[in-house]
Amino acid sequence: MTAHDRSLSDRPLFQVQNLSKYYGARIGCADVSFDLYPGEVLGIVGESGSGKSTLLSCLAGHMAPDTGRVIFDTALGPRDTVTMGEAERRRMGRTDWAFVHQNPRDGLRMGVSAGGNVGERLMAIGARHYGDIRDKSIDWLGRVEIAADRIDDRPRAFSGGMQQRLQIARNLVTGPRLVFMDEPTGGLDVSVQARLLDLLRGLVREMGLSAIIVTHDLAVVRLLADRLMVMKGGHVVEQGLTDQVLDDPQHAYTQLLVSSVLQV
Ligand SMILES: Nc1ncnc2c1ncn2[C@@H]1O[C@H](COP(=O)(O)OP(=O)(O)OP(=O)(O)O)[C@@H](O)[C@H]1O
Repeated sequence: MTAHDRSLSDRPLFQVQNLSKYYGARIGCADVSFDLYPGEVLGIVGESGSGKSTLLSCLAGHMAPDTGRVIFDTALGPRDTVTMGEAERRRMGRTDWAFVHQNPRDGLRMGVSAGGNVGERLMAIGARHYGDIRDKSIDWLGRVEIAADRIDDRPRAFSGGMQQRLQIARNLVTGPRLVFMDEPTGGLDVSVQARLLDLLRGLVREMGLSAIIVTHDLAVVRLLADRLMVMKGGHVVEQGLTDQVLDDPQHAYTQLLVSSVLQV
């Protein structure tokens, strides 16, 4: 679904209002506002130091913003995740939300088997039947193109691309409603990136996932994001539908970003 075919009855899954985070006098990100609707993918792009990681950390509840509201449409209705209790936020992090790190080592348990990495997420939300957990883990390994006979291998025996695919399986197996991704294809070879992007695009569409993806790679947002937010110096300088922003950038910085990529 895109912003175009959203029905009027839909309400935002995620609302961010006037969010700011400072490190002393230095701006991390300032006055960021946007709505994300069910099934929408938002890309956040900008040069190094523009505030993308700070913003993502505040959105995902890893860091407390100084000001602003981050409202998620929970099963009990919209709740401000900034002011909710730590226990409730953690529970949401295991159920409704998922976070895919740039470095798979930050999102996987390296000493636990591939099957264990996926299965323990199911156990964390109450699954108890060993056969079901194993079957579902094998199914998810297959969906991220990891052969079933690798189920007992530890992630350190996997290539970087396989580790990243395993991290994606671990995060999606519980059927989250919102996935945060921090440079999901960063640090991988170009050919591996392309394959991972294809896989991600398939999963996002098939599951109707809502996602917020931080990247400095415009190819990633072109392929995955319905909407795009461009950051510079901690501020959002432009946002809109991805194709519109990339094909007809209005802000001088976005024009530079797009033209510098085209020249490569
Ligand atoms: N822990 C910190 N302490 C002080 N300043 C910080 C800290 N983390 C980030 N900053 C500053 O906040 C601003 C935004 O940084 P941030 O890491 O969010 O940008 P980014 O767009 O994610 O960059 P990159 O693409 O390099 O990860 C920068 O000026 C940075 O120096």
